Amino acid sequence: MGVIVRYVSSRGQAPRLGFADVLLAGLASDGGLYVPETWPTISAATVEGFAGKPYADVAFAVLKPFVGGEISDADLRRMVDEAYATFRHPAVAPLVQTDADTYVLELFHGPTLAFKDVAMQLLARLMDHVLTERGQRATIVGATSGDTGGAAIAAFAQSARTDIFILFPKGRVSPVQQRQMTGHGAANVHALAVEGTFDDCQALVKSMFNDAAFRRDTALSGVNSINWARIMAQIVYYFTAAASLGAPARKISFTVPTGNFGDIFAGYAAKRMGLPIDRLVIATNANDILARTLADGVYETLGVHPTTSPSMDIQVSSNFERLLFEASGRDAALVTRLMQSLSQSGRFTLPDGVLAAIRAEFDAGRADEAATAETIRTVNDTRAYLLDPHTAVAVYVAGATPHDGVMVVLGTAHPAKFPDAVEAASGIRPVLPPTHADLMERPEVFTVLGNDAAAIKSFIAGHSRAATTGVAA
Ligand SMILES: Cc1ncc(COP(=O)(O)O)c(C=O)c1O
Ligand SMILES: N[C@@H](CCOP(=O)(O)O)C(=O)O
Repeated sequence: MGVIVRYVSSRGQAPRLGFADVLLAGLASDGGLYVPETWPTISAATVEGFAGKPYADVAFAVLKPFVGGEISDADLRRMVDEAYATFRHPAVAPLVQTDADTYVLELFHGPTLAFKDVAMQLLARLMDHVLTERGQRATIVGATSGDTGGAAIAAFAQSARTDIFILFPKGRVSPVQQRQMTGHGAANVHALAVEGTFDDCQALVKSMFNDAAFRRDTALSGVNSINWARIMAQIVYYFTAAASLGAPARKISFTVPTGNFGDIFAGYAAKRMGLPIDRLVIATNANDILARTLADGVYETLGVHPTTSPSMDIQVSSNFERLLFEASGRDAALVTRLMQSLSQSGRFTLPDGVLAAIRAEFDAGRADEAATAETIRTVNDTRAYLLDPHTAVAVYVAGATPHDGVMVVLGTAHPAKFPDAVEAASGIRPVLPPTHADLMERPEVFTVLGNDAAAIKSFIAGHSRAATTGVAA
């Protein structure tokens, strides 16, 4: 099965682990995030050969070096094939041209109409495979600002080995997003509406991982992009998009609607693997902590503003830690200091060298609510193409960022997930695909809990079968 790939934590104090352990661990035991010890590379000739290949073929080729030594080629191939057979579009992630040099990479043809399905459909299969081989169960937790939760529930509701608990900010997700989480009805699914923001939900999840006894007793595992396997699966579409637009011969940049920095970090990873990406452009909504950080080098949380792109209403952007690790030359001590400063004072200042290394690869921009709505309206008027508000943020920022060559904007959600905002901007109410026809009529099941770590842990411990029956099944 090849050489075993090892992963290291961005804080340098957790054990090096192989792929299967990293998959189940989620967060590293020192609070850091795992990245591969060395970046595997893919040659220019191989990238060229990806053009025109089925998505699953490229996925298998890109993912194999990350799971090497632990999952057989036949098993990986089967899981990849099954995961991408759940997508409604034969190309899985098709490109649509919206301007002379701009394309939208549509990542929303999966079961829950957002890019999260691309990784989550594979992640659930990988986890079930590893848990079955080990004869174990796991308790899955996740924090969501709207899309991760629905995608995780759809992917894990078929799982015989897991119970899944999704924390979402009460009243701050769209009605379609909420129904995708609360209308499922599977016995192993628990949707928890938390009185707080997404950042509160994410902090609660991290505190569960940092409680060693709780983590052990519940066999805790995570599905947010703190889990390396999420990022890994998202690397693939940078390769498919670039190859089909003429890479490596043609200059290609990507603009990514950004919240937790997972999706754009996957682009950075693709570049580290040899994909010749020119610029990576971070697009934020009014919650613009990353745009501010690139401008002045100060990462400072200022409180969350609700917007029409709610999935990006995030201040503490988890995966930025992975970038800090890379941009600092893997200085785990520095990353640990910066993260301590963030949790103590809500801010840190980037050393000059780290800021310069980030600016060498990334640009950043912000779209406010008016610019987002105007972009939805204009693109619909000129191209008869309806953008969802998250993608619209990125289309606006892409247009405002000078670049050479082709710009690919990641289209992260179907417009019908956010019908009110899209209708207000364009006058057109987008309709859900037939697969979702009865979504808004399904009975809702969810539990409301306060922003209280002890109460949430107690709920999870009381409802998880890994916790009540022991981890071995
Ligand atoms: C529709 C949509 N777009 C963009 C984002 C931001 O992606 P990331 O958190 O990976 O930066 C999210 C949430 O993650 C999302 O759900
Ligand atoms: N926007 C996300 C927030 C969680 O991001 P993740 O990629 O770390 O899971 C969401 O929709 O839930």
